[in-house]
Amino acid sequence: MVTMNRNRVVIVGTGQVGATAAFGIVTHGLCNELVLIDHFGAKALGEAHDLDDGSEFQDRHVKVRTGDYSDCKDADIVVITVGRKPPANSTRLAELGFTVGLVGEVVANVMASGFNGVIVMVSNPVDVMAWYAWKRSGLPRTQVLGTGTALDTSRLKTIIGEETGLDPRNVGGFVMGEHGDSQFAAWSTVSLGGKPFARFLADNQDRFASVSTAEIEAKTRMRGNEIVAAKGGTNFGIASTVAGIVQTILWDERRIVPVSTLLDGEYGEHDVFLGVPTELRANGANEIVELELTEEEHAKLHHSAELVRSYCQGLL
Ligand SMILES: NC(=O)C1=CN([C@@H]2O[C@H](COP(=O)(O)OP(=O)(O)OC[C@H]3O[C@@H](n4cnc5c(N)ncnc54)[C@H](O)[C@@H]3O)[C@@H](O)[C@H]2O)C=CC1
Ligand SMILES: CC(=O)C(=O)O
Repeated sequence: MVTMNRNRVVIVGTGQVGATAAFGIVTHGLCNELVLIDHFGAKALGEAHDLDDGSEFQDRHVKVRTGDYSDCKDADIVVITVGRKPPANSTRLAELGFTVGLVGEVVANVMASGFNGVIVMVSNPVDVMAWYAWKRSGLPRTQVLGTGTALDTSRLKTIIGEETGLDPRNVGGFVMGEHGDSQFAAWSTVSLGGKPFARFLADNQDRFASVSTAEIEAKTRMRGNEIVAAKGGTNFGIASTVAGIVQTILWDERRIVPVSTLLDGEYGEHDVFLGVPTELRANGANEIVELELTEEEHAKLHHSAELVRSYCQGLL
């Protein structure tokens, strides 16, 4: 049964992303116990000790320890971040060959424990991997989700903040589709201070004449690649995203987040996981919000769906 114990979160893969996500969970005091698993046991142990060593200065003590797959049995959430640091000048989809075997092995081990909580997939290509984990686990669709375009949506808001000088939290709306090159900013959904973004720019020409939606969208799409080129991977943005998703599920906050979830007729798509606004509850991904997209946006979502589906073919 899916629980609301806020008791245990397991992270599988304690590399750059997993360890930073663990830090986010610890600093926000999201659960009672955080268990770290990595096939390099010494790395997981080092991260666990290092994270726990700040206990004196945390608002709430989250006990961090290493474990094994038997710890997944009673876990509320398992976060999967196995893989490798993203190579420069590549795509997330190109990671499939490297990641799929690792994720298959991890999901099999997690399910063998008797796990019945929520899987949060982070490993790339995240939409394909979330679909694969859903198929391989046999869990209901609610209980398997990927981080989807939640990070891209946060990046879009951050970049709008940079371009306008306003707090990014004033921005509403979504990046949708694949967490990859076919993602798109659904501009018809984007607002600033409650005003449609295009209207906001038009009404404030004197201040924002140089702001271009095409440039903002391109920067959003390229942001991950730029960070990878600069520092060999991304970790803080995704870690905040993972902590936010874990929080809203564990605390049954019912926030609407563009996670990667199964489309089963929504937006006219079937049998594909994509980033779409989704209500998160204690049992995971619930209602998908079907937005009134423009025809062009619909076509972009369909393109993402076809692309992701094509990479899922033949995996099972
Ligand atoms: N969804 C998103 O928005 C994002 C996804 N990512 C993805 O996260 C993944 C991890 O990236 P990094 O942490 O930078 O890589 P990393 O190389 O630093 O860490 C990967 C970790 O996975 C572990 N691992 C590999 N196979 C394993 C297995 N079978 N069982 C247990 N542990 C295993 C490795 O020992 C290593 O500690 C990549 O696929 C990357 O593309 C990264 C950033 C954002
Ligand atoms: C690596 C990756 O997927 C990202 O930072 O968006």
